[in-house]
Amino acid sequence: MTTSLSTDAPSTSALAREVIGLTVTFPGDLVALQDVDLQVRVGEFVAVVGPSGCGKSTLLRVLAGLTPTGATVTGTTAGTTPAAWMPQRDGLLPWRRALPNALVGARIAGIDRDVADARARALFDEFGLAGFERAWPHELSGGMRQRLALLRTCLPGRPVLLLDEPFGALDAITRRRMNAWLAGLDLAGHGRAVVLVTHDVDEALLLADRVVVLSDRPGRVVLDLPVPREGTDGARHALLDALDPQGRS
Ligand SMILES: Nc1ncnc2c1ncn2[C@@H]1O[C@H](COP(=O)(O)OP(=O)(O)OP(=O)(O)O)[C@@H](O)[C@H]1O
Repeated sequence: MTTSLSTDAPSTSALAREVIGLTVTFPGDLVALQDVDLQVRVGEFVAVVGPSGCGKSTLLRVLAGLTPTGATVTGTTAGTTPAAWMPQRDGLLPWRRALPNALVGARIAGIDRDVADARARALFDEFGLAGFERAWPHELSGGMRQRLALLRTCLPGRPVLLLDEPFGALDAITRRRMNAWLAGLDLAGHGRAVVLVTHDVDEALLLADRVVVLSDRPGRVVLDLPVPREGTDGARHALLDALDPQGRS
C-alpha cells in the first residue's frame, strides 16, 4: 500500500535532523542522554529503541526543537525541516469534538480550513475513525484517541514526523493496520522523514530503514543498525543483544 499524504516540502536528500554530542542533564545531575550523535536524512525512517527511562522521549523533544523542562542541553543540533511531534500523552482537547481536535495543528500551520477539513475527513476513513468525527474525546477508546492524535500530527503535512510510542495503546489488529499505513508512506517521494520511538523491536524492524539502540540511562547510542530489506533475523538478534547485553547466552 502506498499512502498519499500531501506535504508542504519538496523532495530532497537533505539532512532532516542532526544532533552531535548531545547531552541532556536534568536538575539533580540526572544525566538523561550522554554524547548522542544521530543523523536523520529526508526519506529515512529511523526507529529508536531502548530501555524505559533511557532518554528516548527526551531525544525526540530535542529533535522537535524543544528544550525539555528544566534541562540543560549541550551539543549541536542542525536541521530546520519543519517537524510535527506526537508526544506520548495524546494531548487531545477535551472540549473539542474529534474533527476539530484533528484540525488544531493544521489551523496553527495556516492551512486553508476547507483543504484541512477535506484531508482530515479522508484520513478519518484511513485511520478507521469514520463516523466518529463528532465524538468527544472521552467517548473514544484509548486506541481511537491515539489514532486521532496520530492523524492530527500527520494532517499539516510537515516533512518530519517525530512519533513517541504512537501505537502503545492499540490492539494487535489495529496496530498492524496503522503500521501498514506508516509503512506505505512514500517518504522519499514526499520529502519526508520519520523518527519513531517504540519498545517493540519487531515493529522497528518492520517499519524502519535504521534502528538506533540507546543504552540504559544515561542514554548513549550503542547500535545504529541499517535494517536489511530481506531476512531480518540477524538484525533482530543484534538488536536484542544490544538492548540486553547481559542476556547474551
Ligand atoms: N522534565 C523532567 N525533569 C526531570 N527529569 C526528567 C524530566 N523528563 C525526563 N526526566 C528523566 O530523564 C530520564 C529519561 O526520561 P525519558 O522520558 O526521556 O525516557 P524514555 O526512554 O522515553 O522512557 P519511557 O520508555 O519509559 O517512556 C528519566 O530518568 C526521567 O525521569
